[in-house]
Amino acid sequence: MHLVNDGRVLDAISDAVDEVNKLKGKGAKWDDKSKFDAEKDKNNFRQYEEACDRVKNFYREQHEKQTVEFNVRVRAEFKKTVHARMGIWEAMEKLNTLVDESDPDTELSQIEHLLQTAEAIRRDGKPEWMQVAGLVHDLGKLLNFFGSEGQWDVVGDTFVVGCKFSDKIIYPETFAANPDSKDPVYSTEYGVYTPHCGLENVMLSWGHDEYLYHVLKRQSSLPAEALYMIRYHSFYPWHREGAYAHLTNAEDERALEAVQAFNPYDLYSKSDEPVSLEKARPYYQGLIAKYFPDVIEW
Ligand SMILES: O[C@H]1[C@H](O)[C@@H](O)[C@H](O)[C@@H](O)[C@H]1O
Ligand SMILES: [Fe+2]
Ligand SMILES: [Fe+2]
Repeated sequence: MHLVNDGRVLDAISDAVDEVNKLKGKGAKWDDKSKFDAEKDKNNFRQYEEACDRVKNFYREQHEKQTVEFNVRVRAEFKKTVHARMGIWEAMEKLNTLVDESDPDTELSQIEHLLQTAEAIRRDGKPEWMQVAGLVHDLGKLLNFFGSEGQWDVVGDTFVVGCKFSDKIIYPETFAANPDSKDPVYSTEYGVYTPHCGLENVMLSWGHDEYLYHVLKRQSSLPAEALYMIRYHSFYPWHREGAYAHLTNAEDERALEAVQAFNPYDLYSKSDEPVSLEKARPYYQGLIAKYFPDVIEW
């Protein structure tokens, strides 16, 4: 018998386990505390002081170039152009070659990172829409193939532009080279914003989060929580460091809860075993069909 080597058999077993857990009421709610989180040594991640030059150079360039002027220009361009038409799985495969220069914690390709994230969420018994959020959350890195100027306008942590750069952002000293840090308006605490105007009315630095959020808001049936997870997952100065409390409002509390529930899977799954693409494929294609049209306009 060679049944265990057959991907379909393994899938059938894992589906059956999912089913049994559901019947036993073991499915975890999305905001239940993550079991996964507790098992990881967090000191092994996001150690930017010890990071290699690749990461430091990346942030030096990003922090210099993410200006208000750039952000206004790039958003206008992306509003008016369709860059490609393809389904979710094809988009994942396209990301296969991209290695993220900003990331001190993984050298794996992006498709592997997406699968590790989704599998960690699935193992914790979280709902399907959250597994899907994990599966797609970094697909915005396709920007890399859609005329980005480098990786500085695609990956990395995000922050607010149009007001003072927060000192809670990693490598805060590198903003000295950004012209906005000398602008009489953009360099003030509130800049162009009003107190507690809400993140909805704030411009975050342009990159994969913001881009994918706009694409999927129109072209998916994902719930609001999943869209928050996608839009703000790189906004570490806010969701981890507590910056920007003077700009957020009550609605953002809901978003914060969602993003914080998602973050451990995104970050700490980077030390998990790589997932086999072919083994995972049938299960995730089933989920993709539930939440997305066959073809998405990118
Ligand atoms: O280097 C990483 C990577 O680019 C992630 O995709 C992003 O979400 C993180 O915020 C960043 O630290
Ligand atoms: Fe990301
Ligand atoms: Fe990620």
